[in-house]
Amino acid sequence: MTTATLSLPAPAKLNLFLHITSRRDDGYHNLQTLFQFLDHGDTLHFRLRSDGQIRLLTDLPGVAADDNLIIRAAQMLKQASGTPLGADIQLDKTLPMGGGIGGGSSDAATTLLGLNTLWKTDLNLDQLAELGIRLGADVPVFVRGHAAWAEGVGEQLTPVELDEPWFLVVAPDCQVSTAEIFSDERLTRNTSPITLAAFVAGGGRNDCLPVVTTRYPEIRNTLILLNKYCEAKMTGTGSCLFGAFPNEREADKVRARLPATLRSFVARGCNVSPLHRELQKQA
Ligand SMILES: C[C@@](CO)(OP(=O)(O)O)[C@H](O)COP(=O)(O)OP(=O)(O)OC[C@H]1O[C@@H](n2ccc(N)nc2=O)[C@H](O)[C@@H]1O
Ligand SMILES: Nc1ncnc2c1ncn2[C@@H]1O[C@H](COP(=O)(O)OP(=O)(O)O)[C@@H](O)[C@H]1O
Repeated sequence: MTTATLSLPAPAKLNLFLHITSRRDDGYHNLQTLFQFLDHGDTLHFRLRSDGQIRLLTDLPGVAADDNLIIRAAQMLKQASGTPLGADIQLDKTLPMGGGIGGGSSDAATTLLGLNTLWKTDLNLDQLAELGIRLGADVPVFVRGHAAWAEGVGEQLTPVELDEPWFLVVAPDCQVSTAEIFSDERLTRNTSPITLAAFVAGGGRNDCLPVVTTRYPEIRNTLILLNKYCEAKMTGTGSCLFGAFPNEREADKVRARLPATLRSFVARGCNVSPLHRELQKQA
């Protein structure tokens, strides 16, 4: 029997550190980062269509349907596989946008894996990751689904096993455009490459932080606030900030002390993406 519907998570990610090591000739930046997933994110619902149409039934404010990474991912897979099938897609959006927690990229990866299952198009993870990188530098790690040490523009991935602490994630009320931060002349772009062992021993920083906090006073102020309770870090190019805690209770305690107007959530760090766990459960 053909499965006609599928609901799947699109989890958030954190960059536990982010070093920029050089700028390439095409303007993109080589970086080093460590990606870990969170057990918190959007949910996508797919319904098979036999007429070949791909429709997104949920409006995302400020994003035209044709620009939505969900539609772009679906069309890309349809073209690459040659399937005559289509889909209706609904999105339950819970992740803040432009927050550096990868919501759009994760929605795209969930669409690639979800429709690959629903359409029975049978592309393997290498092929899906190759499609994904054309949509965004962060899409391949969500496609592969394992916490990873990343180099290049984020597509050279080495799976890693990390501690899985609880994180308090705070989202200052602003969206940061990744392109805007990478084009700021003040950005540090020459950090010496390090090894995973050096990061584990000595930690790392986020090279985007000085530029982001200069451009966005609300992020700087939230960082100062969060630093009163934990070692606060920024993920990606912001805006989200996070701190790690040994258990959920400690994270909740700090969350309770933050102003109610500040958007935040507590989630567990995961080395295996909740998307892949769900797909395995359904297999
Ligand atoms: C730097 C990271 C860390 O996770 O930032 P966040 O977006 O998560 O905050 C990501 O790799 C971002 O990935 P993603 O958000 O998919 O970026 P893309 O759409 O590919 O790129 C947006 C723009 O950012 C710049 N860009 C992006 C990635 C990179 N390694 N070098 C760049 O210079 C380019 O100008 C590009 O046009
Ligand atoms: N499905 C989607 N979800 C979120 N953003 C999307 C989506 N499709 C396209 N976008 C665009 O991508 C931008 C970056 O989105 P997002 O992935 O949430 O942030 P970040 O790259 O900072 O983690 C958004 O501001 C929006 O314009």
